[in-house]
Amino acid sequence: MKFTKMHGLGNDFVVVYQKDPLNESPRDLARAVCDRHRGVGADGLVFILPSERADLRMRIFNADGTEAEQCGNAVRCVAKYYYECVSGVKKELTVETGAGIQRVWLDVAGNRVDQVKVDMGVPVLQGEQIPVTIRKDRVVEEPLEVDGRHFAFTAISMGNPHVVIFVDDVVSFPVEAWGPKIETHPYFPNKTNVEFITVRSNRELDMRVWERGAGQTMACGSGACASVVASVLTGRTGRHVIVHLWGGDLEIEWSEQDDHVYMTGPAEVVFEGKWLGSDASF
Ligand SMILES: N[C@H](CCC[C@H](N)C(=O)O)C(=O)O
Repeated sequence: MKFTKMHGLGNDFVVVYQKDPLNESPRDLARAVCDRHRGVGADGLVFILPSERADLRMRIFNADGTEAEQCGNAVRCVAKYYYECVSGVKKELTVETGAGIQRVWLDVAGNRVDQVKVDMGVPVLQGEQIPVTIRKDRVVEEPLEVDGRHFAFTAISMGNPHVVIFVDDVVSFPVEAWGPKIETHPYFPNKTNVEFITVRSNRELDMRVWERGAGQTMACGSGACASVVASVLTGRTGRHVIVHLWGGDLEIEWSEQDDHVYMTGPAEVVFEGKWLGSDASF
């Protein structure tokens, strides 16, 4: 199985392009490929597949083998791959994901894609199960008790689940200690991604993330989107924010006009390879 190793701000993926739909679950393959000691090493295994509804289809499997509805950093990577290695023509693409069809705009210099802008869709405020298009001036954060410690959180779905928690200092916050406890808390039946945020200004957030099915990653695109939505809903920032992640910066805008969240950031190719593992029946 040929693959291309890519990343978005250090959130890294093994990307596989194939012309046929998947005919079996790549759960075990994802675990093997993503293993950082016995495999290639990655946060996820991503397939670029044919689509009847968009230019291409993306399926993303976390390092633990679970499939996620969407992945912002991976969408930027697959769009870059598709332009540079498949199509080479269209600088605006549509990508079918488990969270719906996402529009993507490519910033191309020469024949290389630099920055990628993605329409990440309309956020949904969880807990109350209402679309945030029903105007809410301000949202009260919900309480969550975890091993005797109390957190205040805002739950936002970007197609995949996110819990956003504001803390005084993300640099020193013990993400590895509390991330997995919140990810698997019974309050979240499908588990959840967990974003820890410190507000730097009305236009800047600092973010660390514990991802569902992957652990602490260097960046989470859908998590950055959810964090900006939570920051707006709790009156902490405006709608156009630079999110400073461990691996770099993402530009996020939650549009007043259409309620969609737009994310702009880089995507990189690192190397190409061939997976020789026994379960490489793809
Ligand atoms: N772990 C996530 C999928 C990857 C999302 C993240 N890497 C991004 O860039 O959006 C989940 O299970 O929902």
